[in-house]
Amino acid sequence: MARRTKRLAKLKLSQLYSFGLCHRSPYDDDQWRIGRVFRQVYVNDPDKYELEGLTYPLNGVSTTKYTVVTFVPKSLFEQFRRVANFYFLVCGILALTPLAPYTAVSAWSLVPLCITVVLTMAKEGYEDWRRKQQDDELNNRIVKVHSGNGNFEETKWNNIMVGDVVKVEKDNFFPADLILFSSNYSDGICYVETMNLDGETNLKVKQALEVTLDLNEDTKFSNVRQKIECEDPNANIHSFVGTMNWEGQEYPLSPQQLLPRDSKLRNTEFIYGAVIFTGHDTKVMRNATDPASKRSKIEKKMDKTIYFLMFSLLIIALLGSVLFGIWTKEDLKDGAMKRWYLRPDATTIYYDPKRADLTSFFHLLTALMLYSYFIPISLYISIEIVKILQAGFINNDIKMYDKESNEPTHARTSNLNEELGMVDTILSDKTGTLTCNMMEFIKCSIAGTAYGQGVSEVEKAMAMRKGARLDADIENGDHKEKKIDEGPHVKGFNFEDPRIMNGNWIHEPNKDIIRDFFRLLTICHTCVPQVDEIGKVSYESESPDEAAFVIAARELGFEFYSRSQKHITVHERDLIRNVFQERKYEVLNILEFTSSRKRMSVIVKEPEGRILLLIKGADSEIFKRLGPGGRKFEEETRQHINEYSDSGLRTLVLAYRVLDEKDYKGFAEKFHAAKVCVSADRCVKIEEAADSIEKDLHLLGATAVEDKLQKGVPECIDKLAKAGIKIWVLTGDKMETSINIG
Ligand SMILES: Nc1ncnc2c1ncn2[C@@H]1O[C@H](COP(=O)(O)OP(=O)(O)OP(=O)(O)O)[C@@H](O)[C@H]1O
Ligand SMILES: [Mg+2]
Repeated sequence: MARRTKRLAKLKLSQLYSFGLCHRSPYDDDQWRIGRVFRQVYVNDPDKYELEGLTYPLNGVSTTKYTVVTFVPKSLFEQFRRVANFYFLVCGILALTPLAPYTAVSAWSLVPLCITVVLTMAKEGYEDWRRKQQDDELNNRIVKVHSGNGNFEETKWNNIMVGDVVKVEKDNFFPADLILFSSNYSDGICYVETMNLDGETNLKVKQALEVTLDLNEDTKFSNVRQKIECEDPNANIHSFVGTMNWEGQEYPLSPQQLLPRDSKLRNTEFIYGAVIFTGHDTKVMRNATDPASKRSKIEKKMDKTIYFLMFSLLIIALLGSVLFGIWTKEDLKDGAMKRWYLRPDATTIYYDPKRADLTSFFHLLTALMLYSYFIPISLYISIEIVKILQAGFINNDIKMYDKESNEPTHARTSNLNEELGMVDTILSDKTGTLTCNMMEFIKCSIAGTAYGQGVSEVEKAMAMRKGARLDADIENGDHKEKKIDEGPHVKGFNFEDPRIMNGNWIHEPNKDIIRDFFRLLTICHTCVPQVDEIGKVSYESESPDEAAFVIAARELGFEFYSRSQKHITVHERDLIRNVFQERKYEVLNILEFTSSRKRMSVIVKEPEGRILLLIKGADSEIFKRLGPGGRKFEEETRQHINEYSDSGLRTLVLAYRVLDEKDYKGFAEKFHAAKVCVSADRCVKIEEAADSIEKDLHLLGATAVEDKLQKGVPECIDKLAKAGIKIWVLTGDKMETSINIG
């Protein structure tokens, strides 16, 4: 504990002077360090850092624009970047000199400017103070940290250091980027909500390495000394490369073990983890951009107007001064003052009757001041007040109040109100934003036969449009819709086909392929089952599509029951004896899904001893990998996929391959070597290894899943379209599917 305190004190001192001057840690250039193993973390071994000369930043974060020291100069600078403010400052200063055309009220010309500047600075300061409070709230949160000899003590987030072992409890946020060691589940999984990072609401499953699984308070963390090597801090939340040295062996670390700061522990009592990135090094902070001063179009336009006014003012003043100069010269030549009203008196100090040019110059300065009301300083104040009032109106608009969630609109920054009226294009995510992200298994094509009699929303809409002129038809349609919805309904499953339901599939001609199809759905995924007291299974899944698949398989008699690091257990209905039979598959490898791979596969050993590669993915990826003997149903399947995408359904193609011992051995070696490789081309090597085995596939069929549009989306888009607003939607779906949903 004493050592810890010493290190903490040192770190704090070393960072004190950089406080407020540099928010980012010294590694600025993220790009070249991604994937490079550079950082060394000594878990539970604070002495090592000093020996190796490593310093990492503290965990406290600051997101403020200003600090106490920089507030006045920095915000003054911001203020006087506004042209008008600067102009009035110059005029105000000149007005204090004897050049001023007016005397008694000279000082007053600075008053409006001061009011504007002080008010705006106060607003800035207040907003920054709010940010500071948020930071403080975060930095002072409490977490349990290992303090030597197996005890955990409560500490503020602020005081956490790289290499600390922390214990995070249910529904709490992770204080820094952690490597998961163990959790209350025996297989070391935990569920994480990454809402604050990527806005996704579905839980992600993280899994500890097998070697660290049984670390807990009883086995005394004090005996644990490990070295973790990993990539340098970077902003990429989806990637992580590292290795852990455990009792002399190297184990690869992946994003599966990374618990990022600001995500939340869910459905899990507690986890233990080691801190690898702190404070501004964490992924989430690396992603944060500095709070920018936003300027609306109106403000920019106002600046232009003011430039124009200034220009006119200058012309007018110049004209006057030049004429004044010429006339003065004439007067001087004549020697007699023709224009008696221009004659100097005691108050005009700078009137030099002998130098017309000088006189004319001073006249110019005076004129500039005299005409300065040409530029309305009140313009900014009026606009500021108008905006604040507008924000009030927006917040109180009953039409923008949602009764269900009891949420009114909230104008978070009044600076940008008028921009709302100038939107001409909306960029939107599709899944989960426009659609419900509730996938329902509705159809499938197995061995060239299409199953599933359900009607998708898109099909209904098309039918409605065709018969739109007959009002009666629409009413009928509505009736039918209601009737379908009334039946007993399993969430995620909207499949109806007597040919394969209730065990009838056994009478189908291609029953073996149907069985393999559903077996694939129960095995090839990354869902995690949760069994409650009465033995009912529910699933947690990162991908809602996969949840729909395992639910569908369960409804059809293939129940995915449990998962450990090495095994997947399935309960299959034995149709002859009508009992559930357990099948245990040994999981040899998982070749993960990524958006660029557009597919995922698992390699398992069946109870009978065969080694299978099971794969599912986008049609574009799977069809081209089919072997010559595996293309039997290709024609029909393609046809069905086209029909499904025309109905706006999300499709995936399923296939498998039987591997012989030798093939698999060769692959396994290559794959392991790629995985523990710590250089930047690790991903490339993994990709190559995967590519080498995912070929010569046998086609099984395809699935079709429906993701309904959220309530009100069509109406909303319709209104936006009528207002002439273009809408761009981002999706990874098949083109036809997206077009038809569109
Ligand atoms: N779990 C999965 N297993 C195998 N392949 C998948 C899986 N999920 C998606 N795919 C395939 O990969 C492609 C890309 O999917 P991805 O999830 O990256 O898209 P996305 O950008 O998330 O789009 P959306 O938001 O609509 O899901 C999909 O078209 C699909 O064919
Ligand atoms: Mg997706």
